[in-house]
Amino acid sequence: MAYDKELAAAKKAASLAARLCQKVQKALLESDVQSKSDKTPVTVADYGSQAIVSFVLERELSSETFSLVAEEDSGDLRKEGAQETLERITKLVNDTLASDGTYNVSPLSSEDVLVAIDSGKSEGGSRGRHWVLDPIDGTKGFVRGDQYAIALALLDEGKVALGVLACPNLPLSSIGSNSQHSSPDKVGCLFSAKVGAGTDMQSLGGSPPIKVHVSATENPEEASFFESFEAAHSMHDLSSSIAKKLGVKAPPVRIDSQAKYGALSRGDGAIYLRLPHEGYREKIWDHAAGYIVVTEAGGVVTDAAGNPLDFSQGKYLDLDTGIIVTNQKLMPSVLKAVRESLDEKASAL
Ligand SMILES: Nc1ncnc2c1ncn2[C@@H]1O[C@H](COP(=O)(O)O)[C@@H](OP(=O)(O)O)[C@H]1O
Ligand SMILES: [Mg+2]
Ligand SMILES: [Mg+2]
Ligand SMILES: [Mg+2]
Repeated sequence: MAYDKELAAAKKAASLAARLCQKVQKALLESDVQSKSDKTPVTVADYGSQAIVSFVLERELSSETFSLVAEEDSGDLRKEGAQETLERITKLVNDTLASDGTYNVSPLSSEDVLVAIDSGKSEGGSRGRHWVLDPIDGTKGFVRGDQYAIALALLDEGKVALGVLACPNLPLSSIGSNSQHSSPDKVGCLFSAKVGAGTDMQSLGGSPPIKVHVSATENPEEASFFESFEAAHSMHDLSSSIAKKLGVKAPPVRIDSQAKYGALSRGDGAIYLRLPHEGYREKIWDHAAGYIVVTEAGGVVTDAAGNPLDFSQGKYLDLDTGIIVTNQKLMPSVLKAVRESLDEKASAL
């Protein structure tokens, strides 16, 4: 079947990267958090995860030409004073590869790790195949000890062909506003989707995959509503006015990362709104994997004008205002509420 080999490689890459990230999150030290020039935090785990995914994909798919569009680059790690951090990353990468045991190679050098990170410098586009990676989506959640995801997708001729979301802290059971947690749940989910083949979920520990589907609810009153934990990433006042128009009863479930797409794909909630502040440009690695995980589970993802997302334009998504994720039944009313709220906000200015 088309993309079988690629999907297997992607699942392996994301699972191994998740193993590295879990180890770092457990032992998270203050010094592990660096600041990128754009002031977003980046940890040794972001770099280590990117190196692992790049290494595994190149190994597993050595016969294919390899293009990777990824969030991080080695610029800061090549600067003076970064030697110790780079050594920590190199050790993490080597320990993780050794724990897997399938790669019979001598340990990677620091230079090998830098090269692996930098193979993510592709610009993507509408021609050929490009892997798209967010090595840790939700770095702020990761640093807080909350949700994050390793998000990996493959674009083929500008369309998302497959995607994998590893969510190490996501419970295997529902996190919707209606769900009850009496005891600490089993955590660690791996979502995977291939075009035309549906969406699977399994535990990161390796349980057999099950097919998942978005919620079938037609009634927004009973829908759980997801949004970013970080208020700076989405206008919470706007989403609460939209939720009010729709009659959504439960308070929003605020979590970090594309774990929101994963949770929605299995019906934990039925609406995810992302309405960034003006001027913010969305990147493809923040949505490509989540997009196919939700659409293959029967959901719909559009921009705030109702247009489909276009992943073929390079690193950025060119879109109107924001992103709406929901099921087919609810989309018309959600879109209407979004348009009305946006219009009201504009006329109040
Ligand atoms: N001002 C802003 N508005 C919208 N998104 C932002 C933002 N600043 C950062 N982000 C993006 O939001 C992502 C996290 O999404 P969420 O809010 O759903 O957890 C970040 O991914 P990284 O953590 O990979 O950098 C980052 O790309
Ligand atoms: Mg980032
Ligand atoms: Mg991200
Ligand atoms: Mg990231």
